[in-house]
Amino acid sequence: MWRFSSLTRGTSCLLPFRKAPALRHFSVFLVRHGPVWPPVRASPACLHLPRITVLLSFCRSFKKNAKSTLDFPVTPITVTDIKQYLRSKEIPFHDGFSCLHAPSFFLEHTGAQGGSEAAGRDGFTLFIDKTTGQFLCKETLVEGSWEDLQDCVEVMQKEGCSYLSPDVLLGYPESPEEQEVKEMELREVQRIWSASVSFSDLPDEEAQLVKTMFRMDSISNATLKRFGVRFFKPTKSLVFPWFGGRDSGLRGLKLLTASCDKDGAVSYADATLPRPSAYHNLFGLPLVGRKDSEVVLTGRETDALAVSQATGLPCLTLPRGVSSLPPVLLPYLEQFKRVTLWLGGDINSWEASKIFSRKLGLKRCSLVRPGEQQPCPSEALESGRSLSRILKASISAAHKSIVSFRQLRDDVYGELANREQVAGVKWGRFPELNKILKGHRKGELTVFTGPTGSGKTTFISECALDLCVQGVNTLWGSFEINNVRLAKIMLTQFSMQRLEDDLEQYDAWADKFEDLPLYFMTFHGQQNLKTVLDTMHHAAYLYDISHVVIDNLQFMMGQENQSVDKFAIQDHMIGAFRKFATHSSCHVTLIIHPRKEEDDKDLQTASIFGTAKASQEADNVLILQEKKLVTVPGRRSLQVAKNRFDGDVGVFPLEFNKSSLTFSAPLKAKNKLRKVKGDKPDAPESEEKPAKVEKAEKVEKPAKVEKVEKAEKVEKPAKVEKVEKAEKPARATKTPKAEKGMPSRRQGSLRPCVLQSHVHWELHCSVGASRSRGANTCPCRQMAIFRFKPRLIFHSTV
Ligand SMILES: Nc1ncnc2c1ncn2[C@@H]1O[C@H](COP(=O)(O)OP(=O)(O)OP(=O)(O)O)[C@@H](O)[C@H]1O
Repeated sequence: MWRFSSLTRGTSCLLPFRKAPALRHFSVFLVRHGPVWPPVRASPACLHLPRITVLLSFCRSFKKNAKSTLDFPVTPITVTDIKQYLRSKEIPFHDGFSCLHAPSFFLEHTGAQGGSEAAGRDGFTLFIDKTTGQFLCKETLVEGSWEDLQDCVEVMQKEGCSYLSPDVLLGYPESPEEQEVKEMELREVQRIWSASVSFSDLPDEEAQLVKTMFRMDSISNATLKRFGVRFFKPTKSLVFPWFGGRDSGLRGLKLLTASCDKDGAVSYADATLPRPSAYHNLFGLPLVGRKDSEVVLTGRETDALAVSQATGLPCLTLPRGVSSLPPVLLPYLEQFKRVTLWLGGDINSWEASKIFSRKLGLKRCSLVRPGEQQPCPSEALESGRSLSRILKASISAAHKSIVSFRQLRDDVYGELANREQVAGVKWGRFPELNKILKGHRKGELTVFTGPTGSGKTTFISECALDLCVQGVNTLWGSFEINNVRLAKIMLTQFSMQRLEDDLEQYDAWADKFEDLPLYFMTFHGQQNLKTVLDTMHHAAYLYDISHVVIDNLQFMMGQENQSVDKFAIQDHMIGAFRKFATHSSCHVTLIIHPRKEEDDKDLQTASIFGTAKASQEADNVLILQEKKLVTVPGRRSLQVAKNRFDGDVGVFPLEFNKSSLTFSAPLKAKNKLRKVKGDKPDAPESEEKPAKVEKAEKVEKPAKVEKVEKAEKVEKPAKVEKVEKAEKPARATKTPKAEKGMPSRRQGSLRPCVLQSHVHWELHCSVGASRSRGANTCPCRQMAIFRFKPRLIFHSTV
């Protein structure tokens, strides 16, 4: 498959982390995310065509422009624009579910300018995404942006031809370094694949053992063979292949590895080659027939095996499970009139299936609601349930404007039965925040304020990073500081160390950071609300963003608006972000400066700049309190002043670590959590009384604040120093080197395990020994580390 790497209009306002750093790293980005292999270059035959050279030079100059316009907002394309353009060029098309279908002008017999009606509906092989204009020719696998498509049409018209060679568009030329990385990855894919064995070649006993390990005892060898699943002995991993491209060759792999923790609990982790952002495999696609009109979408490959074996229905697995449905896959799903989403057996899968069904077209989608009787497909198969019956009971995704409780009762039950999941994603670095807010939930609006220069950006950056590491797809709108500075802060917080002191470590940390689902809007300073919202919508569509951070509202509004009714403008903006959060099932964190307050007074909800709209619309109000001290930096604490989810509010101290720029609370501080209004921190939820929000507002009365102030008075400079000495550095301040039992630096550099779910560290030593135990054992002594190539390390239980 060939990919044209210029950016689409909407995405020109978005920047993944990969593009932020220096050119050297930008080039690495292109290798990993640009044209996917096998590289398709302009064939010599194509270059001999004199007419085509016009397009080649045009495209090159266009790309140059695209790069330089990266920072400028552009109007997003709409489906009406696309249709109008196609009509104006007399290109026939018809409406699909998420794409427009048109005849491909990369195929000689169905040129856009002629005879496509004769080709009939099935002859329309060019798919144009209705939201982005991105196109794919399913026959030739040429794909590109809406601008590329217009370029092609313009050139065809100019040159009077009705057909273009599939090789006509060129991507960026690759540097030798890029080619080398790509070839190395491909070699690695081939090496692992050829060293893997099919299940029918494994001794029966071993095959059964492996199946048990991956909880797929009921999956037959025949099913595994049909899907091409193999077993890779050195890491005890299941290998799921990705076949595709014009030659249907092997393009990548996903490895699923099982490991046991100290308590014997089995956990699973997967790794892909190429890395996840370039891994666009709809697992099971080669088995789908052209005439199939029904499909089941699953979140895991083993689930696809279960559904296919039990029902015989075509079944596909989304490459990134419940975390996102990349629009680049949508053309491959256009042929299905009915799509059943059975992404797993928990609330997260349910939420994701509702979001994905909007992209796929609500009318054709039905969803399997998770529940005791409807676990994920592989579990359903193992427990002897009828998968066909579960699929039959799936419910339509189409929205109903008026519902009765009867339609809601299962949803209500789901919320009650899955309290922890409904509470949202828990912070790893801020347990106090979990205690008060319970978690980070989609669809909410958080307003965050704090005195000027108190560390709002620094704190929110760590908070958002914490979630992002756990798979929360995050979009940053930093209107105050530029993206390079912001990325630097986040990378420092991610690595928990001063990287400027150890630049050798930069690439290792940057490689891991690159894999986070983190994107930046390229805006800086004042920005038009519509442009920002368009970009947010676009990002939500492209990357399934579930957390947007706006830092900050005042900078986004700019000074120009200050002369008009600035409060009304701010209220309008807050209302728009609220609406976005609700409609897009996305959490929006809005940083708003406070009004000018007296230095010695704590901020309150009423201190947020503007009218009461901000605190009324917000689900959560967080205040970074700063106690101004003369001789040393003031102590910070975080106050949760509003919590619509369950009403709990409170305040806890923050300890700032200057070298890692982290605020993660020191261990002792955990005991210092104060629940305002006498809430017992550890009281069971059932004991908590309603109307907590009201309570929250009450604490902001002067009398209460005074009380808090009294408590803070003990923090005289001398004492603060003492406390700081007594409180051992929190987890946040520990670098890998500080871990007990770590091998020495001489043995190699240490990094957190590549598979996020592991708590172990990986040892990164110089050259690729095939396997070495002992010295290369994780400090926890649980894992042996096997090394395959400089960047990729697999773990396996000893
Ligand atoms: N608790 C702290 N103690 C000392 N320095 C801090 C603390 N928190 C942040 N800083 C430092 O203060 C500087 C300003 O921090 P930051 O930009 O996060 O503040 P801010 O509240 O977002 O500022 P602004 O009001 O301008 O938006 C940074 O250099 C940061 O490293």
